[in-house]
Order: sequence, then C-alpha cells, then structure tokens
Amino acid sequence: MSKKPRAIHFGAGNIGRGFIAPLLSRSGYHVVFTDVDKNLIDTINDEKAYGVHILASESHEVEEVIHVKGVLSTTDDLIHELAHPKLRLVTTAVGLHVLDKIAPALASGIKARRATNGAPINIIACENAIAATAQLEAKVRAHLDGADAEYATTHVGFANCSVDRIVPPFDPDAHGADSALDVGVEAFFEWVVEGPALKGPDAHAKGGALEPPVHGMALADDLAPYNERKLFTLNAGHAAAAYLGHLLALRTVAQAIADPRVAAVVRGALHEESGKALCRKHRFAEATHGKYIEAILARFANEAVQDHVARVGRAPLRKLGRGDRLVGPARMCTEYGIRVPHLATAIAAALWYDDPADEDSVAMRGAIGEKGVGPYVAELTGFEDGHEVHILIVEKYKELEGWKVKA
Ligand SMILES: NC(=O)C1=CN([C@@H]2O[C@H](COP(=O)(O)OP(=O)(O)OC[C@H]3O[C@@H](n4cnc5c(N)ncnc54)[C@H](O)[C@@H]3O)[C@@H](O)[C@H]2O)C=CC1
Ligand SMILES: O=P(O)(O)OC[C@H]1O[C@](O)(CO)[C@@H](O)[C@@H]1O
Repeated sequence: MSKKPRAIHFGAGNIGRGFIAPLLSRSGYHVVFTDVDKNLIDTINDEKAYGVHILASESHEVEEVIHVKGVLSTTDDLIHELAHPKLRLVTTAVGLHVLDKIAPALASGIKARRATNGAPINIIACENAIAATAQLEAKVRAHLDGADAEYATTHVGFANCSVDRIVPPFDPDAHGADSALDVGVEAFFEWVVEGPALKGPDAHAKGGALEPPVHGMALADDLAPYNERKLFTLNAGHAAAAYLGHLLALRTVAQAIADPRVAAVVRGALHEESGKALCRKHRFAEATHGKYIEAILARFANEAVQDHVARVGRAPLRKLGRGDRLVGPARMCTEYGIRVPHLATAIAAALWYDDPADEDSVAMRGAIGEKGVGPYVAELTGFEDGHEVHILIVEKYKELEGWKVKA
C-alpha cells in the first residue's frame, strides 16, 4: 500500500484532470479520482497516468501525471477511500448543481472516519461560485448529527477557494495525445484557498495548514476579495464574450474577443464597471487591477485554447444568478453609484442565448416568450421595472436583436 498521503478528487473532468490533480500529484499526494462515469474510471485504472498539454501558440509542452487511481462514486469503494487513514484532502470539480449529489457520500465518509478515529481532513470545492465549499458544507451537514456533526466540526476543514484556469474540451487526436485521458490547459493558473479554515494534521492544534503543502496553491486569510475579483472579472468577461459571440454566430471565445464590438463591451464592463466597483469595495490599486484585466483579455485571445462559446455560455440561468458573474457585479456597481451600460449589454446578450441542447437556455427563452422580457428581467435580476439597470437591460436586449447573425 502506498505510504503517500492521499487526496480524493470528485469529478475526473477538465478541471480535475487538468488543474487540481496535477498540483496535488506534484506535491506528493496519491490522487484518487471519483466520478459517476464508469468508462472514465475504468480508463483511469487501466492507464494510471495521462498528459496535461499546455496550450500555447509558440510551444507544446506536456506534463505527465502518474500513479492515479479511480473509484466509481456510486459504490462503497468511495466510502472506503474516504475512510482511508492516509486521506488528507478532498477536492471537487463537478459543477455547482452536483454538490447536492455528492454530499451524502461525503457525510458517510465522515461517519466512517469518526468510527475509526481518523485523522483530520480538509474539503475544498473548486467550483465557479462564491463560497462553494460553504454551500457544500451545509449540504453535508444536513446528513450529520450528534457525535458525527461534532467530529466534522473538530476534524474536517471546509475551506472556500477561488479557482482559475481555462481548461477547454480537448481533442486528443488533434494534439497527438497518447491517451483519451489527456487534457489541454492554458499555462496560467491561480488557486487561492481560505487558509484559516484548514485543519492541520493535529485536530487539537490551533490554526491549520495542509501537510504536505500543495505547491501552486496560495492561502489567503480573507477569500472574499479573490472570489469576487475572479468571478466578476474573468468569468464576467468570459460570459460576456461568449454570449455576444453567440449572437454573432462566432464559434470560439478567441474569435469573439477579436471582434471590436465584442471587445468594446467586454473592456467597458471590466475596466469601467466591475473593475471600478471591485477597487472601491476591496481597495485594489486601480493600476494593478487594470493589469489583471489586461492579462485576462490576453488569455481570452489565446487561439491555441479552442474554447467554444457554447461551453463558456453553458447554463445561462446559473450565470444570470443574482450573485453570479453578470448580475453580481452589476449589483455591486449600483452600491457605488457606477452606471453599467456594458454589463447590461452582457446580461441582455445572455438573455438572447439560444441553445436547444442547453436546459437553462430552453427554459429561459421559453419564459421570455411567455412573460415578456421586462417582467422576466425583474424576476431574474431583482432590478425592478423602472430601476435604471432594468431600463438599460431591456433597451440593450432590443438593441442586440440587430446584432443577430444567422449561424
Ligand atoms: N473547465 C474550466 O476551465 C473551469 C471549470 N471550473 C469549474 O469546475 C467545475 C467542473 O468543470 P469542468 O471540469 O469543466 O467540467 P467537466 O464536465 O469536464 O467535469 C465534471 C466531472 O464531474 C463528473 N460528475 C458529475 N456528476 C458527478 C457525481 N455525482 N459524482 C462524481 N462525479 C460527477 C462528470 O462525470 C465529469 O467527469 C465546474 O464547477 C466549473 O464551473 C472552474 C474553473 C475553470
Ligand atoms: O464553468 P462555468 O461556470 O460553466 O463557466 C465557464 C467558465 O469557467 C471557466 O471554465 C473557468 O473559470 C471559464 O473558462 C468560464 O468563464
């Protein structure tokens, strides 16, 4: 049996294989993937290794991730893994809507660890949302009571994080990849974890840290500024580019951001609106934040990352959530008296997002047809009829009809 400390990662998809597992593996953890997809788990157990291709125009580097294992998330093997004495860390990248589904297994794992007096573990949900781990913790705790709940308080760290790396769908054949498990990623990554929430190896010691530390993971005392900065900049700009690109029948984010009309909206939304509000709220230096935005725009323009607008625009209703990447910064701007014509354009473009394969898009387009755009905007965003932002969104929605290009 491997003597290495273990990490279980829920979701052996793009972010799991392309971002989290490589960092954990290089930091000395034995990585165990768990997933509902049996073929994927079988392939992981057959091949035990894969390559991470760094997508850049000027080079083609491949990093190997080795000695990985898989367990099917629907079997008791997962509970045995969660109870493993060497387990130190549990990470997830399954999608926000899936946290409900993995919570019962995590609760069973925590009960099994208490029964064997297991060492402390840390759980980190690497999903695109504010406080995703806190959301997961509430769902796990709904399955725990009494001594199990007490054990979770003393022995399980639930740490929020901000996770940033663009990992698009990858065609192994097009990149001469050896394995279907290979994955393509941009070179950039940033993983910031809420340090004070981590539990060290001794449950009774004050303060926490991961043992071994994860190289490439930064710890922050207060995660909120990082979470909001990433979601309201990278994700806001990305979503805006994707929805406007979709209207113009463009296929990738790189194509979308190369269009001057799209670039003007994205730049305006980030530099003049969300960026100003973020600097006011979190006291970021404007020049530093301006550079952060420019670096993100350069990442969008990376043609080696063939990121489809359909992936970045997926689930528009989630993305139009009141605290999410478009309405969230618009609401933050209104708190500081900042006008939001560009964010309103991005929100309006999201409302036009029409993909018959996307459940959210079908529901949203149906509701707009039924209720009318005005009432629907009020219901969705919380900006009431007559509010300046409501007026702007409805105006932009009408204006954007003229942008539509037939695919
Ligand atoms: N791809 C990206 O560039 C980034 C994605 N994220 C976030 O990471 C999360 C995952 O995204 P991707 O890796 O792109 O998605 P993905 O679809 O490539 O991977 C998700 C994996 O979760 C598995 N899964 C679904 N239900 C499950 C369950 N009940 N138990 C265990 N596994 C289950 C799926 O089979 C799939 O393999 C999302 O929340 C996304 O917002 C965050 C930053 C970057
Ligand atoms: O994964 P989601 O939340 O559906 O949104 C896609 C977004 O997530 C990312 O995959 C990574 O942050 C971005 O590429 C994109 O903005």
